[in-house]
Amino acid sequence: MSLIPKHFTLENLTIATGGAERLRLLVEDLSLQLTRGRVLALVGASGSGKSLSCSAALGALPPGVARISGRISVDGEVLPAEMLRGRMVATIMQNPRSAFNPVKTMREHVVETLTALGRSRRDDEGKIGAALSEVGLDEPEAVLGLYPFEMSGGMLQRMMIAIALLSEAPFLVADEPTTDLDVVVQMRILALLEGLVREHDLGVLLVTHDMGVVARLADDVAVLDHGCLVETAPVDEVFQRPKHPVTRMLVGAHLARYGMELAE
Ligand SMILES: Nc1ncnc2c1ncn2[C@@H]1O[C@H](COP(=O)(O)OP(=O)(O)OP(=O)(O)O)[C@@H](O)[C@H]1O
Repeated sequence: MSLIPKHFTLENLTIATGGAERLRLLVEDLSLQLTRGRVLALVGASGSGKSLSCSAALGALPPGVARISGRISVDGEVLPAEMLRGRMVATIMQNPRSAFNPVKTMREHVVETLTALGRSRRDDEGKIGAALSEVGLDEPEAVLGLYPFEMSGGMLQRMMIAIALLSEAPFLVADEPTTDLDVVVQMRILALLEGLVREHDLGVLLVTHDMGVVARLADDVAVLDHGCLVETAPVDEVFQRPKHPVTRMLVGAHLARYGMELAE
């Protein structure tokens, strides 16, 4: 693998549940590539397999679900699951409140993450303050002493992003990162993510239901339907010439909100 990884690739990934007797394919033959500095939005109806694809990219599928084929590689080198989460791919999730342990301070969460990555807090002390400032959490020392219940949803999402930055992973999986936030905070978090992608040259897999978020952040779009990839295209093309019925439905519903129609 090159010193500065460029591409993170899922190839022919099939995820199933139910064991040999009652096998049910949940994601079928999915291939996606993340590129540093670009945002790939993964969209599709509820239950189409977006979150499972993210979990697979993080090497952490839920119990009862297994990857039955496919490979995950960085610049062509296949990586074991334990090399993915945190080291190669950081994550921010939908509900920031449920992502934090209610009886631990922010500092304890940071230390836990750094320890899991085999890093020493002493070496990283300066980086911790810098990461918090970078995500707009001023007075890092005070914030690090807070418990989750003392923070707003927006602050917790910023904290989750700061922890993702601290991991120094080149790729980021963001599963509905703004869904649980109010509209003003959503806009601020989107602006923050946009800046961080540029600043840190992150390759991002962004799961969202919101085509407004796609229009704002994504460079490319992948559309899932019942676990299958049905369309991949640059974002402009998806909005101007959506091909698959699911893509047309998603774009059409978005345009209808703004009183516009899909071109035939
Ligand atoms: N742990 C699990 N065991 C069995 N089936 C599961 C499990 N997790 C998810 N599934 C099934 O896999 C399919 C894809 O689920 P997934 O959560 O990836 O969809 P999604 O596109 O992220 O949906 P949403 O937009 O609602 O979050 C669904 O049919 C779901 O019921």
